[in-house]
Amino acid sequence: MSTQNLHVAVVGAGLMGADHVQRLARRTAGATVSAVVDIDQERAQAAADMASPARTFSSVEDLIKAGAAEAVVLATPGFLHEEALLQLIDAGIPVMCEKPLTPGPESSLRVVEAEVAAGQRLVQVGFMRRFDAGYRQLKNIIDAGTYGELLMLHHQHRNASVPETFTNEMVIHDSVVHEFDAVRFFSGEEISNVAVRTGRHTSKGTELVRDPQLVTIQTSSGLLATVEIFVNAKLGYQVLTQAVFEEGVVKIGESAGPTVIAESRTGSAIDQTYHTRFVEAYDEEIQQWVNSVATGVPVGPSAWDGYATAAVCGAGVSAQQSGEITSVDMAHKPALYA
Ligand SMILES: NC(=O)c1ccc[n+]([C@@H]2O[C@H](COP(=O)([O-])OP(=O)(O)OC[C@H]3O[C@@H](n4cnc5c(N)ncnc54)[C@H](O)[C@@H]3O)[C@@H](O)[C@H]2O)c1
Ligand SMILES: O[C@H]1[C@H](O)[C@@H](O)[C@H](O)[C@@H](O)[C@H]1O
Repeated sequence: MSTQNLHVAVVGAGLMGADHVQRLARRTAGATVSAVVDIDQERAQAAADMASPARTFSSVEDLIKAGAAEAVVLATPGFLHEEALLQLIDAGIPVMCEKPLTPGPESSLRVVEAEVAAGQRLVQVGFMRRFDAGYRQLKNIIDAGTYGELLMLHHQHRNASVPETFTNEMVIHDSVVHEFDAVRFFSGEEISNVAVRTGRHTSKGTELVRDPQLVTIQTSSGLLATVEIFVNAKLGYQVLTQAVFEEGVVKIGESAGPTVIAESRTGSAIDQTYHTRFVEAYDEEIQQWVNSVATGVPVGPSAWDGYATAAVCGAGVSAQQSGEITSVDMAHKPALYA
């Protein structure tokens, strides 16, 4: 494998995939987009044109047969990830898989088992918040014990809107999956139980979602975290975290650019999408992944992290339906992820 110019194929050229094509082509050192795969060939071609002279394919199988990629960024919808991941692991090709690893614990465990059978870590999961500067600063403060022990985490996760096809289950495995990973990242612990409550809801939302929802999470040592998830919040895109310590409170995510005092107002802009809110985090995620493929030393969230969050999502969807505090069933962690 060339260490200077990794040939990367992007599979799925939709919103996120097209973004990754541009990122790899224009802002990532040591990588070239060698191919774009999409069942929609026009989309594949449009994305490939941004990275000319990338080839196009309509399936992962054809991509592998043509030997057209040394590594893959997988950005198809989550329910399609398992099949592609199993093919790529079988071919020994490293993958940066957009979250979720898969939408359910059973399918995610099959991916983990395939990687364990292959005997090497090939999959990184796209939990880009781990690469966000604010997340990293808070993690350092927690680990250093600067303000004493971490007692509680409060998250607010607001999307301007979601498509009409977005379901209540997707609120958990597409959106809150980020906070499940964040709580594991900040605490260094697995999540033991989860509960979901709904109350007064917006009349401005989409048909299939009861919005907003309040998710409570508890880790193995008892740390509690709350998540307000509001996917049709209209105001824009906000991801905020407040960490409560024995001797202080730390907030991250609140500033989006300069504070302007003018025209009888003071304030700052609100990001409208994750594309801008997390642009530096995505850039860092992809750059570190490319570097790690070259060195052979994985650095980002693993398939185990993808599985562990999927297990919490499974409990979260049950909790959404039952209204009960629901325990998380988790498989034994293989030594590959020690
Ligand atoms: N990390 C983040 O913040 C973030 C943000 C948005 C989306 N995502 C994730 O990225 C992934 C893609 O989301 P999106 O919003 O870009 O979706 P999208 O629907 O915009 O794009 C998906 C693309 O996959 C293509 N596709 C469908 N079936 C295919 C197949 N069998 N083979 C090849 N291509 C196929 C579609 O034609 C489409 O172009 C999802 O897993 C999603 O959860 C992550
Ligand atoms: O797929 C998106 C993406 O993961 C965003 O980061 C998250 O904020 C959205 O809620 C989700 O729908």
